[in-house]
Amino acid sequence: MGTAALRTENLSKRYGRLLAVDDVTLDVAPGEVFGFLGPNGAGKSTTIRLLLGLARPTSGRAWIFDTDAADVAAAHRRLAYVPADVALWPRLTGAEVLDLLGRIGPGVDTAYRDELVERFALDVSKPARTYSTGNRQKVALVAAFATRAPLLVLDEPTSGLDPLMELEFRRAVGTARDNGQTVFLSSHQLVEVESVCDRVGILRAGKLIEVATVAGLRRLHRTEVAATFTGTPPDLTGVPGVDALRGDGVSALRFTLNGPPAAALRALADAGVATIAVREPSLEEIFLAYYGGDVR
Ligand SMILES: Nc1ncnc2c1ncn2[C@@H]1O[C@H](COP(=O)(O)OP(=O)(O)OP(=O)(O)O)[C@@H](O)[C@H]1O
Repeated sequence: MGTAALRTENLSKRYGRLLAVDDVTLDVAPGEVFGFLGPNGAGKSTTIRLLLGLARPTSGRAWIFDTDAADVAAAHRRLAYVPADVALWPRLTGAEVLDLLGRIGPGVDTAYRDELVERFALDVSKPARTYSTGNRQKVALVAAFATRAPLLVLDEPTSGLDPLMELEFRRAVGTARDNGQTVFLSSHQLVEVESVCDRVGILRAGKLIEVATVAGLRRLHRTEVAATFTGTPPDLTGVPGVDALRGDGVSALRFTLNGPPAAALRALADAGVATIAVREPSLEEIFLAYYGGDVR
């Protein structure tokens, strides 16, 4: 295996009695789009701050490609970062901010930057102090996507964007992927994560409790089945993998299915199934199953 674009090894950060990041070991491959999920306070931003050298780990290490994250000057030559709360220089215009960010970063594709300014409908002639939260976020995103940085680290990148701009964001992530750039993004927007990420990591109370592809996550979880029958629905009690059975008492049955479906399908076929609908859980349902309303 080659060098990971981003790597942590037993990374921990303690704030007093609180272990904000707890022994996180993670590899993100070059070219991957990785989603970092977790409820408020799970430790996503702290992990990102450790990766960026903005905070020092209590223990463990982090690397950006082959550079120790603590070597900030070297590590930041390979990355562009969009923080959750974008602060800009208030007196500079959007265009001046983009110019400045371009000059301190690892090189800019100015034609693509101009295209992104159009697509994100940014008026770059105005001073940054007049920008809304969403517009400040757009400036930072345009600056990051226009760089040639091999790694883009985006903390809650679409929290201030409207749905149209979210679509532009997804397009820009797709272009970054096509260019071979690695994208590491933290998010609460599960639909977005589902649509752009190759893999996701799920953080809970500072611990990385799952790392999987979105499809893999779904496989780990129950499938919802709804069936109707020409006659009386069968009794599927005790059929391997079948759970949470509920019927309408007439001709329909719903249940969840875990593991191989053969036994349940055989039972349905034998009972004269008329229609069958199989639904995979959404990332939101999976997410709720992990947290069950619990935050930290
Ligand atoms: N500088 C700090 N001093 C003390 N505690 C901190 C500090 N920074 C973060 N924390 C705590 O660490 C925990 C993790 O916070 P963090 O901001 O990393 O979570 P998050 O997953 O990014 O949450 P959100 O989705 O709300 O942004 C929280 O309980 C937070 O209060």
